[in-house]
Amino acid sequence: MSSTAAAAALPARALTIASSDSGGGAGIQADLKAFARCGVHGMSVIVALTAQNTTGVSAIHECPPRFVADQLEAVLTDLPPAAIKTGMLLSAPIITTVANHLAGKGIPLVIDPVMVASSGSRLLREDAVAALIEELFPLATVITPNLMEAQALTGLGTENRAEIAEALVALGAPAALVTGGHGIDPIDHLYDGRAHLEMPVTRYPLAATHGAGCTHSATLAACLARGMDLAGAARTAGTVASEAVRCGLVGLGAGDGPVDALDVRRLSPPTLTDRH
Ligand SMILES: Nc1ncnc2c1ncn2[C@@H]1O[C@H](COP(=O)(O)OP(=O)(O)OP(=O)(O)O)[C@@H](O)[C@H]1O
Ligand SMILES: Cc1ncc(COP(=O)(O)O)c(N)n1
Repeated sequence: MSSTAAAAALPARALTIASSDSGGGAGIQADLKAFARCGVHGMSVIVALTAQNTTGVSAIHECPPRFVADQLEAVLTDLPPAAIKTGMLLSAPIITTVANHLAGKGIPLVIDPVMVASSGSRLLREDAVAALIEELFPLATVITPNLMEAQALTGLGTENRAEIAEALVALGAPAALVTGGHGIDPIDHLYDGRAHLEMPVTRYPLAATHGAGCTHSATLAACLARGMDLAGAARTAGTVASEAVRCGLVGLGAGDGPVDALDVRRLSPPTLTDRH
């Protein structure tokens, strides 16, 4: 195959800028699984490490912002991604570093404003919320908070996702998708500043939702990287996240089990032959 033909066959590239979950359920680990599920090459800029399992987060180690910048430069100069997602960003200095590197690049950007883990730990410092809104939201293609994050960001107590999504867009994000895992209505709600789109999702009553939001936002970025429009990418993200819960690993640890976008129970190592 000529090098041009080989290059044409290469997968789209997507980047996650987020934090590690040592338990493999959420964060970078969930994002890379979702990227693989969608057939894109996944890259990762890790901004913090969590000591975490299915029962909670016991410690957080922040990367120096200079090292976050080094990772961003390494990826952006050699492997420019076709889309990016951000997840747990932890601190204002990290957010500023990320914003400085993404400003003016015009790369589709999905921001999952991860604030609190489903197990209860704070994953975005209180004093970093303003930086997230002021520095990163204007660079986004879409932001994807869950219902509680959307309420915290807007100060609204309602469960009316249309009203909250409009308030999020008023905060400076071009589009907002309030996800449907919590609250009464199992609906992912997208508002792009002009039109509202309600996407019903199948909610499974399973104790394996750890990483559902990460899987959702990573899938959305992967679909944008593959050239889908925002509404199509959002629908696919809801479907992949819901399926990842259906395939979730209930009972893997003592707490809420991880979702599984790759349905690893279907997979096994290839059989070795004499030649190997
Ligand atoms: N029990 C469930 N069954 C099926 N799909 C689910 C379930 N829980 C969450 N999802 C899907 O996963 C996606 C993310 O959902 P959710 O609103 O729960 O976010 P989260 O995991 O709390 O996210 P975040 O990363 O923003 O903190 C949504 O599309 C949602 O419908
Ligand atoms: C590193 C990291 N990133 C994101 C989440 C949120 O995921 P969840 O809401 O399922 O706990 C998490 N717990 N850990």
